[in-house]
Amino acid sequence: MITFDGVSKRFPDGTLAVDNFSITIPSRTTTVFVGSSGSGKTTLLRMINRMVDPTGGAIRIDDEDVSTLEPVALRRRVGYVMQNSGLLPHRTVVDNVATVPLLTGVPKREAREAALQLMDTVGLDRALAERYPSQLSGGQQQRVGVARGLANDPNILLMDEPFGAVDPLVRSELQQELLRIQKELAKTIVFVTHDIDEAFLLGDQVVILSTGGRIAQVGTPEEILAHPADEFVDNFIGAERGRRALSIKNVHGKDVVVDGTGRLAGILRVPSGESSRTV
Ligand SMILES: Nc1ncnc2c1ncn2[C@@H]1O[C@H](COP(=O)(O)OP(=O)(O)OP(=O)(O)O)[C@@H](O)[C@H]1O
Repeated sequence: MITFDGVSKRFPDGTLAVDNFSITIPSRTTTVFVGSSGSGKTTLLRMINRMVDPTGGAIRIDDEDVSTLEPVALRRRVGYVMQNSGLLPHRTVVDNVATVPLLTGVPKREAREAALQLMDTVGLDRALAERYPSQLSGGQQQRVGVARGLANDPNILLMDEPFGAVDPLVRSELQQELLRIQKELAKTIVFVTHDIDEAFLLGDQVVILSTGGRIAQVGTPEEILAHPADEFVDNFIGAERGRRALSIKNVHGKDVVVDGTGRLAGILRVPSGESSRTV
């Protein structure tokens, strides 16, 4: 469990990036911070592993105040995946994945074998192990980034817009892959995005942020969609409303579900034993 307790961050130039932020992030689930540019998402994420230190309040990991932990040791314990994969260009894929275990003293052979297994986990062909990052596609690079984030088997995985720079098709593949991995590994994931669709797809808990890291609403995707807290949230999720609004259309005697643009979204199944359907 990660708790933010009245956390603030004022940068030396006076910018108040985060103002009195409090939240509990439950273990073994995915929490997504979503908000527009400059709402403080990255700052919040980086305060968890002390890449940034707060100027007020406290962050605790399982009741341990992170300010009492040594930053380098903490960062080796917490996986971090960033937008542009952050891979070392002069190291091969397998060496990139094995970087942190090697730094923490895992013998080379063992670290490389574990890295190859992690390549399997994230759906990367082992044949790519000896390539350099520049010889991979953007989607493959991001998979390497995820494998590297998982390399020390951390309980916590921080992900900062990890799929922001790839095309929509690959992005969708990576999202599905993350859902699969999370089902298997059940890490405490804190994921940052500005894309509300991505937030609703991946988040067990979604935190909608406005400027200064202010919480506009926190809840499950269902709670937020069903009961937007205010006009700000309504607008934030509303851009997609037309597409989200599903309706039933009868096609050749069969009920199908279409979205707000009229595109087929699925088939309506009436549970057996029910004579009428509720819409
Ligand atoms: N090192 C810094 N010094 C001064 N101000 C900063 C620094 N880092 C971030 N900020 C400011 O803090 C605010 C929050 O930035 P942050 O990067 O956390 O937002 P974000 O929601 O992640 O934005 P984006 O989606 O654009 O990455 C912004 O106004 C930003 O300009």
